[in-house]
Amino acid sequence: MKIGIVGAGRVGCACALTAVVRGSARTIVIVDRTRKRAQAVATDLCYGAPLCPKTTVVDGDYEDLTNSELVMITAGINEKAGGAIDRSDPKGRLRLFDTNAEIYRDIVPRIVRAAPRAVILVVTDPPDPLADTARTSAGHDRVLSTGTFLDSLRFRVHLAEHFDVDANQVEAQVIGEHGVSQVFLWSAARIAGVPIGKLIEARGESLDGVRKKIEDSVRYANITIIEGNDASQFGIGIVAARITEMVLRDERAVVPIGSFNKNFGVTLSLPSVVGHGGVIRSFEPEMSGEERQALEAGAANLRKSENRT
Ligand SMILES: NC(=O)c1ccc[n+]([C@@H]2O[C@H](COP(=O)([O-])OP(=O)(O)OC[C@H]3O[C@@H](n4cnc5c(N)ncnc54)[C@H](O)[C@@H]3O)[C@@H](O)[C@H]2O)c1
Repeated sequence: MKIGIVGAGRVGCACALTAVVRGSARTIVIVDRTRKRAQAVATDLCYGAPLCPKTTVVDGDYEDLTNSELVMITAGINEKAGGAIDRSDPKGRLRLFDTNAEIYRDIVPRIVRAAPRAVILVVTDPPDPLADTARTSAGHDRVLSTGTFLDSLRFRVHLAEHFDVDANQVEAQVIGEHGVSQVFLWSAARIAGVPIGKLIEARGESLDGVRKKIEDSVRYANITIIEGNDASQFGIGIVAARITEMVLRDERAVVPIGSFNKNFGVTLSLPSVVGHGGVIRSFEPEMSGEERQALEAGAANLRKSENRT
């Protein structure tokens, strides 16, 4: 089981470290436009690898990605470098699209030449429109965006903190764009089968107040992290390694993740079955009228951003 990671910056390093510690793949090839950086990261990881599940980590060029089952792409500018750290900016991460799409149009064909059967996992921001760029450049549909999987975990963690329970016991999802238009499915959020709205009411709190506080924390979690530590990296590293496992092991796990959706005409996140080849099918969960409208508005916004270039 071989995977590639293109981009050995902060996110690429976090993805590689998590994949090594978890034993997500047998071989990991790290590629970066600066070979010296890829080499340093692979070397550093190699020294700790004997304490982890058996993994070989090497640096390489695109041709070394041959026979990879999945290649994740973390190359490109991040929110801080691209000026996408203003909470009041309605474009959010979409500001990075033009610059990173150009990088994708260069690197995706090189990945596909070396590893034509690999699933491509788009991590670079904004991952949803970039997944569409990757699909076009790759000429195939085995392309995933990490999408709102991370946002859904953030949502669950904040709800868990609010109610002082384990996040694994919170059933809650964010769908749509990994960006400012993301949609929180409050109507379906539950703990032990009890709707979150009822739990909030029982505590004598206002749904609107809790909702605003939690949505702001999740929607701008990246900016809060960047303000303290320059780049959001560790959460997405764990998410990307976990998605890799779902694909390599044909797990059929059901998670909110981005893939091209014909009905919406763009890549966005819906709860989806993930296994060999990427997304096997997606579900449209029940949602309130307001949530559906927000999902459609977010999809329209994504279509507009993509059609501009
Ligand atoms: N999907 C998510 O949820 C999520 C979460 C956090 C960050 N991100 C995104 O991940 C991306 C990487 O962030 P980072 O903090 O690691 O940035 P970084 O600046 O630390 O690293 C970027 C890396 O990409 C490499 N690179 C740039 N152009 C390249 C090219 N043409 N070919 C090969 N390598 C190239 C650079 O050399 C560098 O090593 C950003 O777009 C960031 O916004 C996504």
